[in-house]
Amino acid sequence: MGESSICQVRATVMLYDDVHKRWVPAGSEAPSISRVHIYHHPGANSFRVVGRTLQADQQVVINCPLVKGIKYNQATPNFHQWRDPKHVWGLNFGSLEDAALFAHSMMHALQAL
Ligand SMILES: CC(=O)N[C@@H](Cc1ccccc1Cl)C(=O)N1CCC[C@]12C=C[C@@H]1CC[C@@H](C(=O)N3CC[C@@H]4C=C[C@H]5CC[C@H](C(=O)O)N5C(=O)[C@H]43)N1C2=O
Repeated sequence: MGESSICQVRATVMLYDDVHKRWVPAGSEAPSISRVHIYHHPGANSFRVVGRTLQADQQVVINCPLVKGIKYNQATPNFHQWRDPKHVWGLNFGSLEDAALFAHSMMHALQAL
């Protein structure tokens, strides 16, 4: 039994550049919409956020394990963010519905950990 997707949304994945104090698109230079999943591994009861660009190259732009205690901040209705040990991640959702769906699944995952 591997991992299964508990949600998939469209979002531009951003990273905060602490040096220049600005958000930059994760992966390539140009901001691009990605398909972002939350995957659940039932055996390990682990979750991770994985995003790939929609273009042909399917570049992985985020692969972030979720750990207990992460604070998920819904900064605006369609820009949510969280910290991991090395990065501050931001998701600029393609729609408010996607934002709400992702937040719901994220909160479920964080409660299940
Ligand atoms: C204490 C802390 O880390 N606080 C974090 C937010 C947060 C709170 C709680 C849990 C996790 C997180 Cl990441 C925080 O405030 N951060 C993380 C790095 C950048 C930022 C620190 C300062 C700035 C002030 C404005 C805000 C921010 O960056 N925002 C607010 C929402 C807005 C939405 C979209 C992005 C995209 C482009 C635009 C911009 O940067 O011009 N922008 C922003 O300006 C975003 N900021 C932040 O989100």
